[in-house]
Amino acid sequence: MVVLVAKPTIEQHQIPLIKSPKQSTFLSIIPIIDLSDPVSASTSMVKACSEYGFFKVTSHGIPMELINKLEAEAVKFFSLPQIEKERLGQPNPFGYGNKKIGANGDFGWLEYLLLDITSKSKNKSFISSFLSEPSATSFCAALNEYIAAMRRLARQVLELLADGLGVKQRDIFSKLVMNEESDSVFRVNHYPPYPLLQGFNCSLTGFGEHTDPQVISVLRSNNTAGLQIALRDGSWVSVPPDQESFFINVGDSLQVLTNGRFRSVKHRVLANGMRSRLSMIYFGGPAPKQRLAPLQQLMEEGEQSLYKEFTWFEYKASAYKSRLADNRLAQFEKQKQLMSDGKTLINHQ
Ligand SMILES: C=C1C[C@]23C[C@@]1(O)CC[C@H]2[C@@]12CC[C@H](O)[C@@](C)(C(=O)O1)[C@H]2[C@@H]3C(=O)O
Ligand SMILES: O=C(O)CCC(=O)C(=O)O
Ligand SMILES: [Fe+2]
Repeated sequence: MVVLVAKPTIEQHQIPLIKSPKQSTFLSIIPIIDLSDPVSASTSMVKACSEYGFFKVTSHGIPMELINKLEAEAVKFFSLPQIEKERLGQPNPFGYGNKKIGANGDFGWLEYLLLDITSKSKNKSFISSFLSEPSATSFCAALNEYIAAMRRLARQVLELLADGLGVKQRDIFSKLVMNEESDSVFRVNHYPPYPLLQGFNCSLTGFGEHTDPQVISVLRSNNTAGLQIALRDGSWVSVPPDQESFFINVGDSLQVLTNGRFRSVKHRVLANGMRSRLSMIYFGGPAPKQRLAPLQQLMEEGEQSLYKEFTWFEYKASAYKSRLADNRLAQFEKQKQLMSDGKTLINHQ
């Protein structure tokens, strides 16, 4: 007897399926940095940023209550009827998005809120467009408190990184994201369950592979697995979820500032189908006019910059024209030139 099993039809959403990770990919090689011991933290962080561009921080001092408050507000928002959320329009890039990531043809099994956090009043008016009082005020309060905590954590991590690199000026990195004009973004991702996938040994792409363009990203998720990082050899490693800790990603800008010493980590999220995943990410970016170039203090004698000079404004403009998986830094690398067919790389060295 032939049993026909209907294949889940996700082609309609244009979301790629990926083979589910084996349990062995969960073997944890993810560096864990305990912030209660700053001396050892600074050294291990530098090592983690060089090897992986990724690590987990514990003993961060951020109360669970604050985290849970924002998570509860986000859950409430995502539980609104779809029609109400769709009424908010398409993200441009900020706003509410459903499956469509960016403007260049990327899709994932998620819905999200993407917020420009340079202005509190802009956020308040956006939030008030979908929540009435007192819910809007309560959402904004939780959001502002959480973002303030993320800024402090990003600052602490960036200062420890400067210490670890032996740079006297502790705020060399942190001042870029603490600057009043710093172009930082906040994102809440909700990956709904997709139970039809059960028994197929495959996962839906939640958020396709990419690097983050900014300086640093601080990520927190609920206890559902899904996040993976790529190692230097291209293999994927699953990050065991930990709702009490934060995960730090090195972004493209920090890779440039360190002349490639720190690695902007390629990562992705698989939606495992059974449990919903909620993540909240703070992306600390520089001011638009900030020049991005390797910091002199970090250059060894005779060391050449690997990158052409550009500002964050220029980088961001080009990044937002790219597809998620593109290597956005390639066109800013020195001695490499894209041929007109866009495929071949010539190295003049
Ligand atoms: C496909 C895209 C989405 C993205 C802008 C881009 O054109 C390429 C970078 C993407 C990314 C990845 C990290 C962050 O989630 C994000 C907000 C960012 O700054 O760069 C997203 C952008 C987005 O979702 O609009
Ligand atoms: O949702 C996550 O855990 C990560 C998502 C991500 O990488 C991003 O939003 O840039
Ligand atoms: Fe990311």
